[in-house]
Amino acid sequence: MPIFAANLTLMFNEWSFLDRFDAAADAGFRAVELQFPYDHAPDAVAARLERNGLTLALFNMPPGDRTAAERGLAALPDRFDEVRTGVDTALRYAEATGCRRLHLMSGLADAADPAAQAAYRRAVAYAASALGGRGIDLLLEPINGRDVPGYFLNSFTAAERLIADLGLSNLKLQFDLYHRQILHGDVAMALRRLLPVTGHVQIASVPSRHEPVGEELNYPFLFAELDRLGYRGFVGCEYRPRAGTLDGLGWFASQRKTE
Ligand SMILES: O=C(O)[C@@H](O)C(=O)CO
Ligand SMILES: [Mg+2]
Repeated sequence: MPIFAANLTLMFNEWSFLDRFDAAADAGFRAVELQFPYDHAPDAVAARLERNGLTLALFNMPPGDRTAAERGLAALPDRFDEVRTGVDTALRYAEATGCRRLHLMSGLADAADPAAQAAYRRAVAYAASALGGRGIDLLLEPINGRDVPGYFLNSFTAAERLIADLGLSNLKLQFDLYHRQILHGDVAMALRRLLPVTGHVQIASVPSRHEPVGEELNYPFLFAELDRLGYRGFVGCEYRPRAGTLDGLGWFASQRKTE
């Protein structure tokens, strides 16, 4: 059975952010993931992880101006200095929490624009190099254009091609099955082909982005496929609970029975 990581940005919103760590541990999770920890000090996040015996599987590097709804800077040619400071900030949190996977978001740019492509390649190479020396993986996540219109990295093929082209051992794919299904479909075959370059997996139902139950994807089959493929990483539960978080954990309880 995969190691499920509760996404504390989307789940457990009935609790304050720091209390979500306790609530997730009480619900049986051994790992968590975050989108952005930056509203809290690194030591405060680390203390909740330690208190609850939780592993922090992943979080995103600073995405730019969140009040302006920026979704990353890597593909923005005039924002490289902020990419650099973002890497430094993220590394402080990674060192405090022991997190070994960081996601660099591309931002909104034309995927066909050569200047954006060059900026993205430069930022990815820089960030991967900065993380590599500390044993941390850099993850690239293709995101669908329905959720984030205009997002630069909107193709698994583009991500796969850059990862192969740069050939950096700590540069890996963040395989979000929700985005995969919306962007390309063919989820199981893509898992079989891309798992060797995958550093993290995320799940949600499609199209609702609720619990991984019903709708377009057969998650019991896909969890068994991850086991068959020998995937030993984390599976981030990046979904919005349909009702209460705890009420929606029946799928998690049934998976734990297979442990
Ligand atoms: O799928 C998503 O939206 C997240 O994994 C993310 O990092 C961008 O918010
Ligand atoms: Mg995701």
